[in-house]
Amino acid sequence: MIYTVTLNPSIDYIVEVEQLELGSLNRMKRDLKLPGGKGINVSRVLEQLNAEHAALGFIGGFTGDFIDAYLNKEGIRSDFVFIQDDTRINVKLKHDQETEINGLGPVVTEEEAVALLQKLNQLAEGDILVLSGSIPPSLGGDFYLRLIQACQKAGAEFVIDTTGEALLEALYYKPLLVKPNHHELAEMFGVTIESQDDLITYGRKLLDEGAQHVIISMAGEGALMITSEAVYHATVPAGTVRNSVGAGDSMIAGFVGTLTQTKDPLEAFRAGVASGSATAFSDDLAQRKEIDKLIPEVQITKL
Ligand SMILES: Nc1ncnc2c1ncn2[C@@H]1O[C@H](COP(=O)(O)OP(=O)(O)OP(=O)(O)O)[C@@H](O)[C@H]1O
Ligand SMILES: O=P(O)(O)OC[C@@]1(O)O[C@H](CO)[C@@H](O)[C@@H]1O
Repeated sequence: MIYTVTLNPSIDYIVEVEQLELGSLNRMKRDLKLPGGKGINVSRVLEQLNAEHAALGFIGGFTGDFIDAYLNKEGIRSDFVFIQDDTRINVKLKHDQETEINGLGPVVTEEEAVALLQKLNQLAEGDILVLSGSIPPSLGGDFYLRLIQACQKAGAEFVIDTTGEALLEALYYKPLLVKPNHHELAEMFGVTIESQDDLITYGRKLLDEGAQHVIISMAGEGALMITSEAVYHATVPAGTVRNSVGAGDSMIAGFVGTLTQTKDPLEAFRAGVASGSATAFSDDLAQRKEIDKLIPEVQITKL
């Protein structure tokens, strides 16, 4: 069973404008409201892959109700802690580029935080906890560590998709997967990455510090997977990019969902790349049909 945790969900308010003029009235060409937050995106793609999963996290207010209803409608099992404050709204502005304005997130009280930790009592050996996205400031930066410790007590594995110190600290607990993109990897080590060799060098450091699988995604430029056995490069399928929001989350869903079903990291990597690309080529997140179509187009080479 896979459990996703979204500490800071959002309604993603996707706004398309013909042109953006700062300081003027701009009218929308199209808009769309979707449930968002990285773990929730992972759950929505896991549902497409028929993986057994449930979505955990904090939701609250009218925005939280929207997310809850949307996920219910998609048949996604969820077990959120309902909080007093409102879930945030993140604005995704599409003009000639994509501009994102993400909220800080609601206040989560200690009582609400403890309620989430208690929900981890349902974890069992063999389960996977996917920890994704930002932490609302009121929770404190070490909240992921509290969740990881609860996860380890239950004998479950975890995947973590966050940045900076929180990710580096989590390595000690041997995550099943970490998936920085190439920019995040450079930022994490405070370096400039100039070549594939540099990516492999810094990716290996994440492995040496505890990660079981490291995937470095590079948007349309391909992806690398580093394991204790080998380094693999994957090409990404060609297509028209419509939306890159959630591509990284879809990649995690494809990897974890397939790994639990096949136990084969290479097949999981291939499905991860196809799922990321299927989202990049869609207005919303990847659908099963598109993922299946793209899987054979991903070429993997052992380096
Ligand atoms: N332009 C693209 N063309 C094809 N596939 C893409 C493109 N952009 C993203 N993808 C797919 O999605 C995967 C993850 O993308 P990316 O490297 O942008 O992750 P990310 O930065 O974590 O994404 P996010 O935008 O969700 O934060 C890529 O490995 C690839 O499979
Ligand atoms: O502010 P965070 O938690 O870092 O990221 C949140 C977010 O940008 O990530 C998802 C895409 O990956 C979106 O659904 C959501 O709006």
